[in-house]
Formats: sequence, structure tokens, C-alpha cells
Amino acid sequence: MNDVLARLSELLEQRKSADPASSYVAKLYAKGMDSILKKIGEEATETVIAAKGGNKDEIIYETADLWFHTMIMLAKADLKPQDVLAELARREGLSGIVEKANRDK
Ligand SMILES: N=c1c2ncn([C@@H]3O[C@H](COP(=O)(O)OP(=O)(O)OP(=O)(O)O)[C@@H](O)[C@H]3O)c2ncn1[C@@H]1O[C@H](COP(=O)(O)O)[C@@H](O)[C@H]1O
Repeated sequence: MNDVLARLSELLEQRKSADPASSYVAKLYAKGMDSILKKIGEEATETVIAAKGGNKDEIIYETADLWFHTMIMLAKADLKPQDVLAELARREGLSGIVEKANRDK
């Protein structure tokens, strides 16, 4: 797994026992899953707007916010980035069109 994702994932686990007063992540955990999902919705919208605008720096910035908050959601659900990467690996080489056709059978 990518080093940054691995380090961030480890830090997100550690933040489960951190003080919400001194940690953004701990504060979000304390607010609960609905608040985490609300942030994902906001960041997804900001990513869409950035992509429509076409400024590469803004697209990268907003996508980083989206990935970060998605990782908090995964951690809150006791999942790891590795679980998602394993699913992508499972799909490797399987055309989306073939996969959809199999699903619709
Ligand atoms: N990668 C990030 C990261 N990306 C974005 N953010 C924060 O996510 C928030 C994004 O929300 P917005 O852009 O909507 O800004 P906002 O208005 O301040 O946020 P809200 O008050 O609306 O929640 C900001 O407060 C950002 O600072 C992050 N906060 C932390 N990290 C990583 O998480 C680690 C742990 O952070 P703490 O738990 O705060 O120590 C850090 O060391 C970093 O590696």
C-alpha cells in the first residue's frame, strides 16, 4: 500500500483514543458517523465543482479532502484502505462493461 495512505491510516486508528479538543479527527469521530458522512458529501461536491472549473491545483486539493474524509469514514467503520485496494485489485482486468453485464443477468 502507498506509504502516505498507510501512515495516515495508522494515525486515524490512534486518533480513536485522542482528545477531541486537540485533534480534528478525534472531534469528527466524537460527532459520529452522520457528521463524517456530511463532510464527505460536502467534499464530494467541492471536488465536482473543482473538476468542472478545471484548475488542476484545486482538483488535487479538493480530492485530497475527499479521500481524507473517506478514510475517516472507513476507520470509523473499522475498515482499512487496504480493504478497498483489495477490492480494486479483485476487479483488475475485468472490464466494467462485462462486470455490469454479469450483474444484470
Ligand atoms: N490530511 C488531513 C486533513 N485534510 C483536511 N483536513 C482538515 O479537514 C477540514 C476540512 O474541512 P473544510 O475544508 O470544510 O474546513 P472547515 O470549515 O475548517 O471544516 P468544518 O469546521 O466545516 O468541519 C479542515 O479543518 C482541514 O484542516 C485535515 N486534517 C488532518 N489531516 C491529517 O490527519 C492527521 C491528524 O489530524 P488531527 O487529528 O487534527 O491531529 C494530520 O496530521 C494530517 O495528516
